[in-house]
Amino acid sequence: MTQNVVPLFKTPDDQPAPAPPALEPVSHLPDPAMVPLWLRTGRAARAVATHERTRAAGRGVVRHGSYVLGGTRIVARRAWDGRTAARYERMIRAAEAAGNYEAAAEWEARGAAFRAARHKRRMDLISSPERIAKNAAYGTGGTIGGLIVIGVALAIATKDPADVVTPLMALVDLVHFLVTLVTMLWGPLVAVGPWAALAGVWAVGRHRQAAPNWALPAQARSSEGEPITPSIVVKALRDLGVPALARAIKDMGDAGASMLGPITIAGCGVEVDVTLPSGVSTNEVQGKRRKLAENLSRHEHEVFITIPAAARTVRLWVADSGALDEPIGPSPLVTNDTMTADYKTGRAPWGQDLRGDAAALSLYQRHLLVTGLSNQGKTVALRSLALWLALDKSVQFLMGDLKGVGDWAMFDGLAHILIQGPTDDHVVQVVEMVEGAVEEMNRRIQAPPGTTFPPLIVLVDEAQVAFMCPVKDEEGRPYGGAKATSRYFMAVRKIHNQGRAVNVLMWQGTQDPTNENLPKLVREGAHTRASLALGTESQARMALGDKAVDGGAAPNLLRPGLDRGTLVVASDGIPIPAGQSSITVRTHYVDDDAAAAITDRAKALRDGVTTLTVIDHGQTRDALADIATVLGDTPRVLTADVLKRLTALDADAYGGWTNGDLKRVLEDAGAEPYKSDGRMVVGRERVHRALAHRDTDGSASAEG
Ligand SMILES: Nc1ncnc2c1ncn2[C@@H]1O[C@H](COP(=O)(O)OP(=O)(O)OP(=O)(O)O)[C@@H](O)[C@H]1O
Repeated sequence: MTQNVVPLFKTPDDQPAPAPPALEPVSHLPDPAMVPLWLRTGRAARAVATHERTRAAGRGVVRHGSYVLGGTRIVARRAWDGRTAARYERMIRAAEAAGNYEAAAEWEARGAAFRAARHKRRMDLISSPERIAKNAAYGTGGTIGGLIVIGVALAIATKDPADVVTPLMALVDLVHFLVTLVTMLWGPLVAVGPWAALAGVWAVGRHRQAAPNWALPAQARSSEGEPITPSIVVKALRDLGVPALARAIKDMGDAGASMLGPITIAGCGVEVDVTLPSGVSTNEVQGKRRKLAENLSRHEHEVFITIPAAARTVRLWVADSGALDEPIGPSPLVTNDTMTADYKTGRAPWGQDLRGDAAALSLYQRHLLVTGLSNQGKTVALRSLALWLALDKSVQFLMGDLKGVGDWAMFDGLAHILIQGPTDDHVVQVVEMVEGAVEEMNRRIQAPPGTTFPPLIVLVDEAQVAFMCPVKDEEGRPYGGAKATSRYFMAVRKIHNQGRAVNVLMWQGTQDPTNENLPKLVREGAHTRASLALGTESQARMALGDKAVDGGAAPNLLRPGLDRGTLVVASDGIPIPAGQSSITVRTHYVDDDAAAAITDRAKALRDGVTTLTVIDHGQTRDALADIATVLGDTPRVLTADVLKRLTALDADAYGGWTNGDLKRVLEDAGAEPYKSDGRMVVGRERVHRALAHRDTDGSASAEG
């Protein structure tokens, strides 16, 4: 306790002051004198040797030494190549290693021509000393004679005979001067010459970076984003880990680049075709995408390997580093507000392919499936297609959005049905909507041959919700699932099987596919399959099919979050380069506001559509009111069109209606159809008047 008391007064003089605590010697620090000299020297030497400055100096020495050695080797090789047939031999070996015997024969012929020309030059050389001596004698004699003639002329002019030899003496003086000059310069030339030669080979070595990679300067060592050159591609292929390929490239020596076609700029990257040596299969290279990308100093997603039509060839597309992370421009749907669409002949502007060319998709008679992980842009991608198609006013939409947060709300007033919501009730509604489309399809199939039908797009977004729905109807049939009794599954399958020819088309957007939430038969029923980023290759196979994935399609290699809006598309509705099974499309982003502006334009093209947001099956319908609904704002509508619209509104109630049924209801109400321009029409004015005045006993109702 007493140690904790702080005295507030001075220690009295008679008491001794407490002794300061004794300091213990620090014993854990070794006495420097105790460390042996050899250990201290070793440590110091290591510190000096591993110091960054020493290492940089060491690297510099090795680098510049290697430049000189490498440069000498390169210059010597060039000289050797220029004087001998080595180049031809090398090319022949390369062509043989690549299995290209035609090229080998061509190089052999060139080599033979080179040898023949060299032989001729050597034979000429044997007979040349005599010729040279003769020419020298003639030349010297001629020159002396000429100078004497000039001297004679000079002597006559000056009347001094000594001038005869004046020009000759001038020549002698010139020779003397030159000899003196060379004597003077010889010393410095001998001293400087070797250094100049050394500088020359150093410069060649430096230009070709002829030093080990670790000794190169930092910026040369980092190959991040370096441009793609033939030697880089060949080196990347050599180091791919395909033994037969590495062997063949080694056998080719410096001529490995003969495997490559020209490297061409393709969009935000470059493209090159590689003809593989015999014994190497294209899928061996395709299977090593990541390694190839890393060998080319790129990320995996920046390299695409496809198989073009030419045999034993792979096509590499290599993005400029980071270029795929740049956004693409806005959609023409947004920038061009006069754009219209044509379901049959047009193509929806969807985005850009990797080469930077516009990617547009034909939607004519194609069922569609867009898949991807959550939040990658599936709804936006699917919606862009619907937005474009809505600009063809003949197209009708039945829509079910089983997320229901308003992504499709702008289609209210444009789609004939729009169900939005995630609950089982919404699934039931969507299933009934799709079954209604099946009825319509059957009606169309039974129509007289040659009848044309307006396109009816049955669109279900977040379709996995429907497949996973556990609810059963009163007869015990499940709405979800993938059994023969499953209502959604069977309705979709029916449309897949028979809808195309009568323009009843199924479009589905689904998330994170599995066998349960996207059954195999449904996946395979779609003509156009597109996928955003996915988790695994097996999901990629579900989304796009085995054929596309075996041909190089790899949505599982897209980066979730970073590659939003980038789709891998397998379809015959989009131009795909020959030999490829899929194409990667970076889609334009059309946000909700832009989408609403486009649907406003699409609504302006139409007569005014009343969108149903619930489906009332089995209820008595008010036929006259329904007729008024389908007439919209149009003063006169052809009776045939009224029938079609009624069917779209409720296929159960009106699918079987004939012209007679329509006429009966209208006549009963006092709003009978009449002829306009020779064709039977229903007048909006008359129907509304009849509605206003009709009896209250429900005489205009039809059985549901
Ligand atoms: N083409 C695109 N380009 C860039 N970003 C996009 C693109 N499309 C969508 N995105 C971004 O991705 C987000 C999600 O888009 P979207 O709602 O279409 O995804 P989703 O896959 O349908 O999501 P969910 O999992 O909810 O079904 C958007 O809010 C937008 O930020």
